[in-house]
Parts: sequence; structure tokens; C-alpha cells
Amino acid sequence: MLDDSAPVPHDPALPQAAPYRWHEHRSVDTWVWASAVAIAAELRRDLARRSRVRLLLSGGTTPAPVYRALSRAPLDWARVDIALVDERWLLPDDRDSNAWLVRQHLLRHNAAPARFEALTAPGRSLEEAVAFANAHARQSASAAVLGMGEDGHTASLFPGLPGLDRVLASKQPYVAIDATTAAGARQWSKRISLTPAGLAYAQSRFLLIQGKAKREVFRQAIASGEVQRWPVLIGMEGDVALDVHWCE
Ligand SMILES: O=C1O[C@H](COP(=O)(O)O)[C@@H](O)[C@H](O)[C@H]1O
Repeated sequence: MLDDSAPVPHDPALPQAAPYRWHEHRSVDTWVWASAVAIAAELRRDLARRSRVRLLLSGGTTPAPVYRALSRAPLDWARVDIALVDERWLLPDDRDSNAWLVRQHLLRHNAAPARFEALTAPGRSLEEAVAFANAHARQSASAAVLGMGEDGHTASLFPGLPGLDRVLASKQPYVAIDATTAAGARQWSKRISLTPAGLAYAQSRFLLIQGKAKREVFRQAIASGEVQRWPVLIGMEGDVALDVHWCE
């Protein structure tokens, strides 16, 4: 895989203090391949020193081409456990579920032997699904791949959610989310989400975003620093820098 992008440490238009690295790519193709190369590098590094490694992935629409590129990475995928950053309350075979996105775009080619932990399953209640997620979550992950909506949400942490302060302060890696009041959650108001406590298990963090609107949202989030208004800021909590890959 080639990485012919020219990452810059920070976008000059953005404040410099936050613990993130801004990688601006000249085309969608370079964004795709550079993001996939960077994630694969984290997995490769950990595979060299551990028997199994863990990867946390977001859903939505944006990361699909990156996951397709990543599926070609020459890694020992049989030793990779893949889990979700968040899930809509949908069964894994629903095309709108985040599990479906991962299965469809990543679990193929070289990555087919990876072990995937869907959060939902037929007959599993929401409480059981959260318990399942938490039972698996307290182990180090090589990388977490985050997305961001134009409302500033990441995972299923939407701005203005009732009880968001409790979720942000939760010691549980995953919680159930009622996003009925969040327009950005669209028809999928019932969800399961990683919390900042869960994200703390990730040794590297990526935020994959595209388009001028999301660039502006990220800029506003950084300028504001208010995590309740801009939950994407959880990506910058703790000691781990957030690698933001952006293209127009
Ligand atoms: O609902 C969700 O949205 C975000 C952002 O998705 P995108 O379609 O704007 O890329 C995603 O990161 C999250 O996993 C998903 O549940």
C-alpha cells in the first residue's frame, strides 16, 4: 500500500494546543490508503509482541473505503479481534448496522480470518448486549477508529443527550444510549456506545473525516473545548494523540 499523502502536523487554520495530529490528504484515494496504512501499522506493531490484538471500529458511512483498503493489508488477521466503537440497536444482518458495515467492507480478502464481536445478536437484550460489550472491553486495543457527525458526535455520544455528563464520567467502557432527542441519531435512537473510559484502552486513535463541513465542525470543537457540546473531543482525552485524517 502506498502513502503518498503529505501529512501536516496541524492545520494552520486550527489552534495548535490540542493533542491531535492533522493529516490533510489531497484526494480521497490518498486519504483511504494513508488511513489504512496507518491503522495497519498499529496492528502490525502489536502483532509482533502479542499473541492477539484488538481493533475498535466505528460505523456510519465514512470509513467503508478505508476498511476495504485495510482488508488487503498483509497481516496475521487470524490473531486480530475486531469490536465496535458503537452500534445502533439493529441485528448484525441489518444493512444499517455498524456490524454489517464492518462485515461487508473489512472482513474479506486478507482480513477474512479476523474474529469479529458483533454487539447485538438475536435474543440478546440491550442490557445483555452492554454487559457483553463490557465483558470484552477491558483489554488493550491497538487502535480505535472514530468517526464524527456534522453535529460533533462521535461513537453514539450525541451533543445534548440527557445524562451525557454521566456517560462521559462513566467508569463502564460501554453504555446504553437513548438518543431520542438527538436529530443526528436519525431513526436509530437506541444504541450502545463506547465511553471515554472505554476509549482509554486504545493505544492509538484515529478520526476519519471528509468534507469541508466536518473540517469546520472539528475546528469549532477544538476552539470551544466543550466536550458536552462537541463529544468528538473525547478523542483527545488522556495521553494518546488523536490522528485526524481529512480530505475534501
Ligand atoms: O451513527 C453513527 O455516526 C458516526 C458518523 O457517521 P458518518 O456516516 O457521518 O461517517 C459513526 O462514527 C458512528 O459509528 C455511527 O454509529
